[in-house]
Amino acid sequence: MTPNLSRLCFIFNPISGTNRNFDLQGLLNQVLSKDYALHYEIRPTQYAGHAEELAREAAAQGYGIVVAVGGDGTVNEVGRGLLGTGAAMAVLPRGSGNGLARHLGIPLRPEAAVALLRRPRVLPIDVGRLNGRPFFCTAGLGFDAHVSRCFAEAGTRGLSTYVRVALREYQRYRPCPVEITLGDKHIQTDCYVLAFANAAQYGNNAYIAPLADIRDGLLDVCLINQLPFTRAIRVAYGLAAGNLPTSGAADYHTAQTVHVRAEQALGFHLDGDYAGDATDFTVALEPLALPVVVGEGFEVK
Ligand SMILES: Nc1ncnc2c1ncn2[C@@H]1O[C@H](COP(=O)(O)OP(=O)(O)OP(=O)(O)O)[C@@H](O)[C@H]1O
Repeated sequence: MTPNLSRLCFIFNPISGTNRNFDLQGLLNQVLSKDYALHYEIRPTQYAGHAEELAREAAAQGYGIVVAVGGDGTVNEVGRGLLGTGAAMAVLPRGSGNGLARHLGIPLRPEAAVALLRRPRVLPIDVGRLNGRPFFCTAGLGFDAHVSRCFAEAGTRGLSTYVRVALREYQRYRPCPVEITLGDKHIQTDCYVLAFANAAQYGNNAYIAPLADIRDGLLDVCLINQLPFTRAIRVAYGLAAGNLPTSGAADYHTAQTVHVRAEQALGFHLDGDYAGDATDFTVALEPLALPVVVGEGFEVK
């Protein structure tokens, strides 16, 4: 079925973000109802993983744009469901980090994000896979995955919980020896954090790979082997300032495919959500595999 860009399906994760009184129907009526050519529908998720099923179903029903209403976890599920269908993903950002939305230049103000959908600009982006499992923004091994796991168990969400959990776990976490293969390069090192960036940031404008181009067919790989306190300060500053690559606190590589073998099982995350533990990892990119709606200011490099 040809994707019809005037048929919009909003997949709404009611637990994302902190505003429980969000009136999505009211917002859509206000911003879209005068565009008589548009047909839109809201489908709320009922459980974790449901957004993937709903997105796939919407694409099969001829919705040309499927909108992830939530944070990067919801974006990951909707994106997964749309792979190979031809339908485009849009984002109405409602998470605490909104890494992909920020990278794509989607406004964080809900009215402005919805208004983009009246005349959508659609471009394909690369899709990452870690051991076959898709990610759209970032994936990673080590401390950031460990923190994602503790965050998921913390009972509350939001940036303050994230910072509290990260500071607590920093006291305890120890790096793991790994062997990394990037093309014909072999690196034996410790891994405190090994991040695979398709987009430039984790979310919240924390730039793990500020030079990442989401359409270049390459992963930006960031390695932090050890994180003593003074380096942690430089990393935190580099993430916020967007100059981590020139700070000397992390090493950077680009690659289409990366293999990692860890001495012991390491946690990994996909788009910020803890996704399991493993000792062997293959991370690869599928170039331009998912059409997405981008913001007006998004620059094609
Ligand atoms: N109805 C639901 N009930 C429980 N969990 C859900 C439901 N719908 C989706 N989820 C899960 O909620 C998780 C969090 O969603 P999401 O990441 O979009 O929001 P967030 O955590 O507020 O945002 P951010 O990742 O930016 O902090 C997702 O991993 C998803 O699987």
